[in-house]
Amino acid sequence: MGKIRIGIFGFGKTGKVVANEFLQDSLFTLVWVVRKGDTDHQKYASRLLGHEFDAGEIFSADDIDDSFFRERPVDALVDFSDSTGVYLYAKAAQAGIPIISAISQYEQEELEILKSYAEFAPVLYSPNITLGINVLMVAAQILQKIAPHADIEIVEEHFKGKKEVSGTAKRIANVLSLNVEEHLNSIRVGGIVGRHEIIFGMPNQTIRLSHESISRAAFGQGAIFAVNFLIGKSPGMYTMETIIAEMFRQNIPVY
Ligand SMILES: NC(=O)C1=CN([C@@H]2O[C@H](COP(=O)(O)OP(=O)(O)OC[C@H]3O[C@@H](n4cnc5c(N)ncnc54)[C@H](OP(=O)(O)O)[C@@H]3O)[C@@H](O)[C@H]2O)C=CC1
Ligand SMILES: O=C(O)C1=N[C@H](C(=O)O)C[C@H](O)C1
Repeated sequence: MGKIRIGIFGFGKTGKVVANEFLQDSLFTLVWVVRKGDTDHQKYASRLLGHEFDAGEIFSADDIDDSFFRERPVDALVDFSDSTGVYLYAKAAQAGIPIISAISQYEQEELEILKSYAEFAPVLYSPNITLGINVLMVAAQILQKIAPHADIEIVEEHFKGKKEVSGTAKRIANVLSLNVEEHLNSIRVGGIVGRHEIIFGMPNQTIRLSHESISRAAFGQGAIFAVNFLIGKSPGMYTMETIIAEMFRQNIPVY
């Protein structure tokens, strides 16, 4: 079998590290990368990341036209751009190409567009694609059943420049049926890549579940897991936490 061909949207702080994870994995070939502007236009992501081969030709959002995806076929598209990236790959989705969106925050209209692609292609949307955080979400749901009366607070910590509230923390609140306004605490300091903690407070004891992404490579490894899962699946919406929960139910190790 040939290598799995990948296209990536976004070549910023995270997209670059994610691209590098795909470049280092012999099962994949990085075909192209799309970014918003024309920085490094038609250079190779591989060369920019220090490899001595050509892979991942860089395009700008302006290069996306009706024929882009037909002329540069991929087996999966991975989005680490921003929420507006979703408007650019309708043609890819309509052709049935699996879509992995890692965008942490969508407006409702953008989310509806992403969901509409699920009619044609398998679409996985995960505001935190690390394996660890999705394991933590399963553990938190089990813990909530064990201690239904515990006070629960979610703490999310990220680098100073991150403007929006963590999409992961919102997703955690959602799976635990907690009100986001009341139970979510955000900290922005220095260069923290991403840390999430769920605190279960009881009268005489506290249980804390925490996960920290030490390197953005964790997002690349999660994206690789997601691509491997999604290829060959039927059209529809998928999430990392339901995949991991199902593996847990079937006693399949995640790592
Ligand atoms: N789900 C997860 O696990 C994770 C999600 N994220 C999310 O990924 C996204 C990117 O994060 P980060 O790398 O830190 O952000 P950056 O701002 O560092 O990079 C954003 C990249 O996206 C490109 N871009 C922006 N708009 C578009 C567009 N419309 N079409 C194509 N490319 C576009 C930019 O292009 P240019 O280079 O030309 O400016 C840039 O390369 C955020 O939503 C972030 O929250 C991040 C980490 C983990
Ligand atoms: O913007 C980021 O970088 C991250 N965003 C995510 C979020 O908003 O939850 C996930 C991750 O921790 C990194």
